[in-house]
Amino acid sequence: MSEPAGPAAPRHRLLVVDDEPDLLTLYELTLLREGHDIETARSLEEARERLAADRFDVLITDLRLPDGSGLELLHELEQAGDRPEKSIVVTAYGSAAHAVEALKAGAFDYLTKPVDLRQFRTVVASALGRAPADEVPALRANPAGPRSAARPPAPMPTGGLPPAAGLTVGAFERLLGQSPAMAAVRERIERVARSMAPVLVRGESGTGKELVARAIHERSSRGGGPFVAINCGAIPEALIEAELFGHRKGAFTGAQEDRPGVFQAAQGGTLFLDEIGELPLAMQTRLLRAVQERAVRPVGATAELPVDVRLLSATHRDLAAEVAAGRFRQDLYYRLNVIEIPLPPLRERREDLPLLAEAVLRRLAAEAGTAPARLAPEALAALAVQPLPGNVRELENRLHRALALSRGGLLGPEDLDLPAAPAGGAGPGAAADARTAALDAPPPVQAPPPAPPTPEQLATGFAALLRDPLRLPERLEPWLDGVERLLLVRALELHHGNRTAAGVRLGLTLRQMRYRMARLGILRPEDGGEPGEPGEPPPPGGTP
Ligand SMILES: Nc1ncnc2c1ncn2[C@@H]1O[C@H](COP(=O)(O)OP(=O)(O)OP(=O)(O)O)[C@@H](O)[C@H]1O
Repeated sequence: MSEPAGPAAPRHRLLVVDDEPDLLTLYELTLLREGHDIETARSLEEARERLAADRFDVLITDLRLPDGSGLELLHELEQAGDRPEKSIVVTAYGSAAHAVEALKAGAFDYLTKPVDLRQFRTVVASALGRAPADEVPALRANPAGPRSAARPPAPMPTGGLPPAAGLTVGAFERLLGQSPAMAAVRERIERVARSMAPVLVRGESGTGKELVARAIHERSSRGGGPFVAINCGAIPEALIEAELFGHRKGAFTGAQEDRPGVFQAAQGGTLFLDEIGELPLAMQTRLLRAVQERAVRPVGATAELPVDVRLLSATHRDLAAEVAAGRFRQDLYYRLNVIEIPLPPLRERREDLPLLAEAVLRRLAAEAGTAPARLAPEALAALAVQPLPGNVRELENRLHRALALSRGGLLGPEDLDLPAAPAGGAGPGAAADARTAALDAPPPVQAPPPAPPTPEQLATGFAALLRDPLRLPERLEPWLDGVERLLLVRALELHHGNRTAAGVRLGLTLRQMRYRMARLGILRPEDGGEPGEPGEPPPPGGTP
């Protein structure tokens, strides 16, 4: 939500440093019109004098000054340790290298000459945590969305311990672990949250990359804005452009109305591009352009829309190697990877296991409204020698499953379904094995269908299959049907039951959707037997 500028908005003090008098006047006038108090300086020396005499909210400095580099000011402010200024660097060279250098030196953001005044105002406003005075409301994705513009008060840091019950828990506080590796991650999050620098979070699946991205967002001055996450590996190639940049009505079959993409949805906030390494090369080019221009052009549109978005991305791949192999654009890599946060796998920080396990069991108990179960020391010891390739998510799934299969209370190693445990055969664990097998094989989907597997059951069963190289489903068909059903239902839910749109999303025609839904017995809520789709256009070419 935009904070209105004008008499009610607080006045901010800004220091602008540039040796070109005309530019200085232009910046000054622009900022005065925004209602700020401005001081100017034409050299490093003058800037140092102003900074010694006063404190500012924002320092805007040219990179090249007659007596040195504007970066020196950034370093000096950083070294002082207690300065409030956020720095914006203006570079005449437009090269990514200078911008990257500035961001690494702690700049909140950078601008390239010739400076676009609208962009200038947006960046300054963003550093001040407010919207420019005459922000066009339509450009903001959630003008009156559920999130408030004010950053919620940051909960007390917990040092990686679970926060006390009853507190609103942010992502930073949920990020548990007292290992040195996790302490380093937390320290980096705090540091990068202060700037606009793009961050690449690198780590294996389930190590907490998204949690880290959320923590950066929440701790940043954009924390009151939207956080939008998109998994670049999960979108069909044909739809990526529209997902990222939006589309205009009629831009392609199925585009029944204008739709914003994730860039617009993240306006004023943070866009998290998960699995960035999966983005096809052609899309990498478009993404690079959007990042450089800070503007996007929706599919089917003629004009570009400015966007004010901080980019965070994540990958489980070695992106440098992908660059070397020609699968990832080097220029985009440098743009996104200004700061990197590596997340170590759980097997390299096993000391975090007890804390994580306890927190997961407490959360699951709170969700179920029961007393938390405990992990027997032998169970913890057994877990600690596992490779845990799925990391924290695998731990969560194992504990979830163990709780479902055990009687609660104390969980032993036998409850954890660890690969070393003997599979099958009659014996003390046979009952649990039988229940495990039931989860692994989704029930048949043909009539008479008992309740189809829930997404959680499927996910748990699927995870178990992937985890254990010796395990196979008893019958392949029901498995595949179960997965297909899950994806169809998900697509239908995402598109409010509209089969055409869901089909487009899955690369299927309406006819194929109908066939598959009928085969799997999927009914939409409004299907009282005879499907009728409100708002669905007649299928192209007449009959489906
Ligand atoms: N350090 C941690 N403390 C507490 N919970 C964590 C931690 N790391 C991860 N988790 C939890 O593990 C699960 C997976 O985390 P997340 O989705 O952030 O991982 P990811 O690396 O983005 O996974 P993927 O690569 O598969 O998308 C989430 O439920 C998250 O809350």
